[in-house]
Amino acid sequence: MADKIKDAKIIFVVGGPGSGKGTQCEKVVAKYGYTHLSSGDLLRAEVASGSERGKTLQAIMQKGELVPLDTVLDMIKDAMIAKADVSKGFLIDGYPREVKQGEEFEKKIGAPSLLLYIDAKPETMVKRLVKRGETSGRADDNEETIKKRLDLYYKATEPVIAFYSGRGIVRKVRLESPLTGCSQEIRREGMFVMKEMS
Ligand SMILES: Nc1nc2c(ncn2[C@@H]2O[C@H](COP(=O)(O)OP(=O)(O)OP(=O)(O)O)[C@@H](O)[C@H]2O)c(=O)[nH]1
Ligand SMILES: Nc1ccn([C@@H]2O[C@H](COP(=O)(O)OP(=O)(O)O)[C@@H](O)[C@H]2O)c(=O)n1
Ligand SMILES: [Mg+2]
Repeated sequence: MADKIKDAKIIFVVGGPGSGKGTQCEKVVAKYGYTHLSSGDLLRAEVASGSERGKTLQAIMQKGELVPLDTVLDMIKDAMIAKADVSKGFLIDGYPREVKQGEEFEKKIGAPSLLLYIDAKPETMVKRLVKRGETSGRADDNEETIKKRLDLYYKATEPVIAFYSGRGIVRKVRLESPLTGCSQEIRREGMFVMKEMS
């Protein structure tokens, strides 16, 4: 089974909470036919299933902490295997959250060919998440948990970017502009992504 994804093309999508990872991934999917797997969405699906495991996960996510590495990795791997036959490649959104998660992914699945780093100012992220919280129903879109998620992002996830920068596979996308006003930078990144994905 795992053989099916041995040579899969993998792109990690990393950025702070509310930076726009999900939004950008949808655009890439629409344009290039990649499969988008959001680790947060996979976890929320487990919570929604009402399983015992889901209850444990919910408690951790509500506090803005990281769930155990093996749990997320197994979910991503299963989702990749399920889509292997119809995917040109995978956008893994919200993973790795810490360098160790990246190392384990590479041991169990494979190495990424690109890391898209969605950069946004903390005040932009907070503003978007507070607004999203009005309608998202997400237990972690409240001011207290947003702050914890941001702190953890700077402490644990930013080092991931430095780690992969050393390999020359990081591409930074800056997203302070409105969704409609596609900036020069995004267009440049888009072209790179197109090259990488063709
Ligand atoms: N103005 C503006 N809003 C955006 C942009 N990208 C995303 N948003 C909004 O910001 C919020 C967060 O976007 P998501 O794509 O859900 O961000 P994310 O990084 O996946 O967030 P998490 O799921 O919390 O990790 C949503 O309400 C989006 O509608 C953008 O480029 N400009
Ligand atoms: N690789 C991951 C991804 C998400 N999570 C958990 O899921 C929550 C939501 O993740 P997400 O990617 O949907 O949202 P953001 O925290 O990026 O806004 C995180 O705050 C973590 O509690 C995790 O523990 N490990
Ligand atoms: Mg998301």
